[in-house]
Amino acid sequence: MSGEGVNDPGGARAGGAVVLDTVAKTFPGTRSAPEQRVLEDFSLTVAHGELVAVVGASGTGKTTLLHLVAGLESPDRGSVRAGPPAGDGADSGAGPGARLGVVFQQPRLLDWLPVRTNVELALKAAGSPPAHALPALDAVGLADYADQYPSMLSGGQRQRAAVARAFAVDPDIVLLDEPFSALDELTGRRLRLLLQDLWSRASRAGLLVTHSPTEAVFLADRVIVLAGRPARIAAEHRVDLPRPRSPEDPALFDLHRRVVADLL
Ligand SMILES: Nc1ncnc2c1ncn2[C@@H]1O[C@H](COP(=O)(O)OP(=O)(O)OP(=O)(O)O)[C@@H](O)[C@H]1O
Repeated sequence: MSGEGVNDPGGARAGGAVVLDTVAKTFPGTRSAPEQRVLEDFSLTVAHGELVAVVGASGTGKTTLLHLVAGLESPDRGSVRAGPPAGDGADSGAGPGARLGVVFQQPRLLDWLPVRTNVELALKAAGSPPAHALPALDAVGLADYADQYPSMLSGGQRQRAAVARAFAVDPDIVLLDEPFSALDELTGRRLRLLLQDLWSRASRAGLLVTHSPTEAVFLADRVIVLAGRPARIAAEHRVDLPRPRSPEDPALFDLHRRVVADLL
């Protein structure tokens, strides 16, 4: 499915795991940079159990969107709600009701602590048992590396550890900001397959910011294309393919072509 003007205030009011309702966000100008009117009257709903990929040209506001949901930025107007299925959400960003797992482009591990301790810290912060660290590392193939320091791991292994840290807390909402873009193509492909496997184990909501249309169509249930300033949803594609998906599925190539056409 593809269409214009699919910002959806009606859907936002109807509820969801992540609901941005008529959000405005402007970064004030400085002496060296003009004001950035990134979002205006922007609405988006991510349903429970849905993974939405956000693609778009550099600077359109994809990361800003993620930061608003994470509560790292506040909207100037409108509301951002992120909550667990029971609906115990917060008004701005992910509140105490929502368990959040975040994977950034860089693993952001604490280099002076073993991998296991890195995961344990995230668990403690979420009020979850630290004993969940080892199973989480096992799920990403790093059980044998639990007592190693991040500097002893490869880039792909470090990003696996970051994925383990995000999923260890059994998150209601997963936020992924270009999670595999710093990796070589084959390692990225392996991690996308791993993420698909982790995603299939429990029902969560997710937002994936990516520059890769391949990654977007492979992982997501819906791909939205952001464009313009302030950003609007210029197109939207539903990926109605059952999981597990194969990266070689010809249906993905067809969707990929359509997303690329929207980006050009
Ligand atoms: N903290 C900030 N202060 C000032 N301006 C900001 C801030 N964060 C983002 N911006 C500006 O807001 C706009 C959107 O930035 P954002 O990082 O959300 O875009 P993006 O789509 O994620 O870009 P990219 O694909 O390059 O990562 C950019 O013009 C950026 O310079």
